[in-house]
Amino acid sequence: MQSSISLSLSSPSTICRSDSSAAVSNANVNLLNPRSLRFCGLRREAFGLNSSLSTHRIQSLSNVTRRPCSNRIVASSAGNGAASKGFDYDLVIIGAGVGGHGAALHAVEKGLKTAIIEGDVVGGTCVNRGCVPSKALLAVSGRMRELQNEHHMKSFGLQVAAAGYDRQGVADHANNLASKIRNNLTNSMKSLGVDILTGFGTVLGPQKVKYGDTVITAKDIIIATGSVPLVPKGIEVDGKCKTVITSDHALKLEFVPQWIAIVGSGYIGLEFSDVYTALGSEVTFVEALDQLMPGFDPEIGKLAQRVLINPRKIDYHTGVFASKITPAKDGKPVTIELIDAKTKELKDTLEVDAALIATGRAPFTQGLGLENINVQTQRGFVPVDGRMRVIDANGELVPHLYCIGDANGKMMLAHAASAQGISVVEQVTGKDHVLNHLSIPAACFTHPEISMVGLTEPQAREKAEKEGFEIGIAKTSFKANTKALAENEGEGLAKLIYRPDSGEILGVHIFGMHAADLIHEASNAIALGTRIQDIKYAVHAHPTLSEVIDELFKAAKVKANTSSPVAEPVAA
Ligand SMILES: Cc1cc2nc3c(=O)[nH]c(=O)nc-3n(C[C@H](O)[C@H](O)[C@H](O)COP(=O)(O)OP(=O)(O)OC[C@H]3O[C@@H](n4cnc5c(N)ncnc54)[C@H](O)[C@@H]3O)c2cc1C
Ligand SMILES: NC(=O)c1ccc[n+]([C@@H]2O[C@H](COP(=O)([O-])OP(=O)(O)OC[C@H]3O[C@@H](n4cnc5c(N)ncnc54)[C@H](O)[C@@H]3O)[C@@H](O)[C@H]2O)c1
Repeated sequence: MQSSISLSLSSPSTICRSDSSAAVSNANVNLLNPRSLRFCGLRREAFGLNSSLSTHRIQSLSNVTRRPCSNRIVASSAGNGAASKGFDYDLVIIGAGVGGHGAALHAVEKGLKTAIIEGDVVGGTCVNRGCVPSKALLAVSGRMRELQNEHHMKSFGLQVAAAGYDRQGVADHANNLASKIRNNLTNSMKSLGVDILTGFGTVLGPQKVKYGDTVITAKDIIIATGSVPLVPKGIEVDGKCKTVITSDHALKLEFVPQWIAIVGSGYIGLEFSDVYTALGSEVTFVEALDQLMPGFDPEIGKLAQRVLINPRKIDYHTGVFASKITPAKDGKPVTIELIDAKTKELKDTLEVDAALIATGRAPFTQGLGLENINVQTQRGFVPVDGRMRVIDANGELVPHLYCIGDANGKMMLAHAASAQGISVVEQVTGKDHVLNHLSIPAACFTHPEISMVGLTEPQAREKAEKEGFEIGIAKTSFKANTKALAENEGEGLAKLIYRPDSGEILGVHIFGMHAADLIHEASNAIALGTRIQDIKYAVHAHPTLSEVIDELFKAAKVKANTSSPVAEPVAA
């Protein structure tokens, strides 16, 4: 039996995908979705894609369909038990991204007969066009940055000759990692007996799904169809010509522009600015809000700007929208019209070599058949309650239907998608479970990293005012940490926002070396309801970066009675 491992990067489906993205240059969000062309059966009409495809391209896409692609169970060798009476499966998941994968694995562990439907390649955005390849590029940029920093090297007594890089070698590293992780994901599902069904999934009615021409029934259904890059109106993407691109194109690192404008200074913009500047590009940020990195805690954002933006070859325009972007053509550069975010007056026109559009993500929910169950999306997102149960147009819960991950828009992070999937499986197997989204950490993998969990200071102040409590703030610097100083990485700050009356942790924000790894002590504490007066007695190894967090908890001034958290040692 052929497995979906065969859908490797060199498979025709991938060729189809990159071709298609070039074919939709005048598109809005719906039309921009290159996936619609990648799905077996070429259901592009379902997404309004038609005339922009050249005959040649349609022919080459048609070739792709020679690969049998629907009504086919790709990986069912192990089998995962019998389904509930009257159903083909206990659980069917539409979309094999990280959300679907997390749900599938947990479902099998719970003894559910499970199938997952995937219309493209296993792994979805995170593995193929997101977290995984971007972190591979960032691993390279981190090393380049270090090797290029003569002062840093000298401070260790090291001498290094001029650092350089081979663009294709860097691109291959990202590609190979995505391939490897995709195979791991596929194998993990196969070995547990999850049926991987290849085709485009549509909800036909309650407990009924279609993929390709096959209809299957399931006791419960999870929608996990993810998201695609959101390209605002007026911006023309020419991915193939490589001058106006999204992260989908940028991750392939087919070129390194001398000067690139990055529209949007959120996660994607910031991470790519780290990559591009390390590889020699100059970057201009265009940000609609009044400050860069508007999503972060303002104090952390300020420090991040001092370290990640100001000393690098980066300039920026804030408070402006990129209202029109025209790709480079006939020797003319990419032009970007900037309008004032408030007055909408034209403020400036930039001319650059390339532009990366990093203005957010749009849910991918077209063609799902939601109208068959009276569900209306909200800006494309599937409405759900706190338990990821889908809500219909009348505000009623749709029985046995859930939506997780980017498609519901609650928190567009890989681990959040997976955690939501696990939470749903807990519910369908009889255990009520509500995921606390305020305990889910997030990280931006720049050098150094930024991480956070819970509320920012302004959010905490707003909540405190509404609910009538005080907040406390504690901070520790990486400058006093032995391990950070040994690494010559003293630039960093950890900040704790808490309730002095109860010792509750409201938020933790870290900027500094390995911040992404350090955040978990705080996120686990929030998830488990651990109070500062308890966690501050936990012992940390010396010398480690974790001591920054230890100091942070110790610096908090909790009024609540200090409990004695450590159990009496048990005699050996
Ligand atoms: C550049 C970039 C970097 C990122 N880095 C990080 C990071 O470091 N950490 C992090 O936590 N998050 C990161 N993210 C976000 C993360 O990738 C997403 O939050 C995550 O992939 C969402 O998972 P999902 O399962 O909801 O959807 P997806 O991963 O998008 O998967 C959805 C799957 O469903 C399939 N599908 C869609 N419709 C159908 C249908 N009708 N029938 C069958 N199959 C269908 C798709 O082909 C796809 O495989 C990054 C995103 C980007 C773009
Ligand atoms: N490390 C990570 O966890 C990671 C990395 C990358 C992406 N992601 C996820 O992917 C999602 C998308 O990331 P993103 O960076 O594209 O979105 P984002 O929402 O983080 O940032 C988008 C930025 O673009 C700005 N903007 C929007 N339209 C604009 C316009 N026309 N002109 C100028 N500025 C404009 C917004 O003000 C905002 O600051 C995020 O939700 C994030 O969770 C996560």
